[in-house]
Amino acid sequence: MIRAGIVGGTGYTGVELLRILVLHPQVDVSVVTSRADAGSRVDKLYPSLRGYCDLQFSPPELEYLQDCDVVFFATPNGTAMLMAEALLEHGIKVIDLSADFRIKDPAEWEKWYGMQHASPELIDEAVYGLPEVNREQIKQARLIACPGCYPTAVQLGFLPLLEASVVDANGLVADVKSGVSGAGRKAEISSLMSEAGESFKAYAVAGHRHLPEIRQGLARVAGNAVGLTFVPHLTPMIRGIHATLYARLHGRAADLQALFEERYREERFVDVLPAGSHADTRNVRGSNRCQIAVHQPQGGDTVVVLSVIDNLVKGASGQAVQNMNLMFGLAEAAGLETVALYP
Ligand SMILES: NC(=O)C1=CN([C@@H]2O[C@H](COP(=O)(O)OP(=O)(O)OC[C@H]3O[C@@H](n4cnc5c(N)ncnc54)[C@H](OP(=O)(O)O)[C@@H]3O)[C@@H](O)[C@H]2O)C=CC1
Ligand SMILES: CC(=O)N[C@@H](CCC(=O)OP(=O)(O)O)C(=O)O
Repeated sequence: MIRAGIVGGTGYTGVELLRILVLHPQVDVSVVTSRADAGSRVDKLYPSLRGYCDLQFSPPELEYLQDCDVVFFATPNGTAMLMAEALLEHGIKVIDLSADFRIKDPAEWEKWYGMQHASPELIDEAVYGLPEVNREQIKQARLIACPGCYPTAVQLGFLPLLEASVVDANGLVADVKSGVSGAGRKAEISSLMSEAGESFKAYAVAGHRHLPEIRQGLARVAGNAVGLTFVPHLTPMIRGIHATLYARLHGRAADLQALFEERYREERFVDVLPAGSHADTRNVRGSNRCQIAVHQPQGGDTVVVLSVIDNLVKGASGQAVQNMNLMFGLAEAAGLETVALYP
């Protein structure tokens, strides 16, 4: 059995990792950390885990984690970069759900994240954990930088168009909506039901920290820098990301439906919907799937892609487990086979 540790087990992505890993046939969760709840039982805070997890929360310190085979960081940005090196030195693989190792240029990372990087020497080694792009590198990796939730939905939606060079990569638009769990479990006025409920708004139009991450990923597949306008929105739902993506076709379009179906034919966790469909976040809630629909309205030169994920699963913890499966040579879908909750 693989011994897994979770740093940050009381947050939304931490408890989602627990939900998946306690049922994973090849994993034994051996440590879950929290500073605030150290010493109390995990199933006291999360009674849904009664009978599945007998652990108490431990402090997030090396002495508690050193017998793990893999450690997940479900912590705020700026945490994993302080502990990753020590864990790697102990032969422990690290899967970071935060943004610490996602951006390859440390100066760019420091600009967007407003802090000094504590382990810049590890950035090169970190593999960006989007299996649909980097599967072979992930299999060899010791350190994974899991993509952000917005970047996962946006990159999977644009990928087939950029790989096939059928759109103008300078004029990409990503209009993306997130549920409130994307902001995490910490108390914040903007996440209160009375603030976010019955309302809908864009934010960070001038520049969101996922912009450089998405640009970096798309530039890799396009082979050149891309021009991207990315506008995130907050919607009054709990889970889910809905990305509406726009791009201008170069000339007469190929069969876009066939292009997407072919690109994702072998991908267990990307589902291209039948032509004319409208992707709906409820159909991926609780599952590790990205569902995609591709449209060319009125046969014009604009392609519209609809891409939906559950931010806590394919956008975070499910994708992290998909990466772990690849790193340990397990079946890629182990522990992840589940159908979305409906309604
Ligand atoms: N929510 C989402 O949809 C997504 C989140 N992410 C990323 O995943 C990470 C976790 O997000 P989320 O679960 O929402 O966050 P939460 O705020 O819900 O949880 C954060 C967790 O980290 C622990 N923690 C906080 N500070 C530290 C620290 N300095 N050292 C050790 N542990 C700490 C907290 O427990 P305690 O304070 O008790 O130690 C808590 O368990 C973030 O980097 C986020 O950006 C990525 C994709 C999607
Ligand atoms: C709705 C909401 O607030 N979303 C968060 C992003 C989600 C997230 O957790 O960021 P990472 O994927 O980089 O870890 C935000 O905009 O700050």
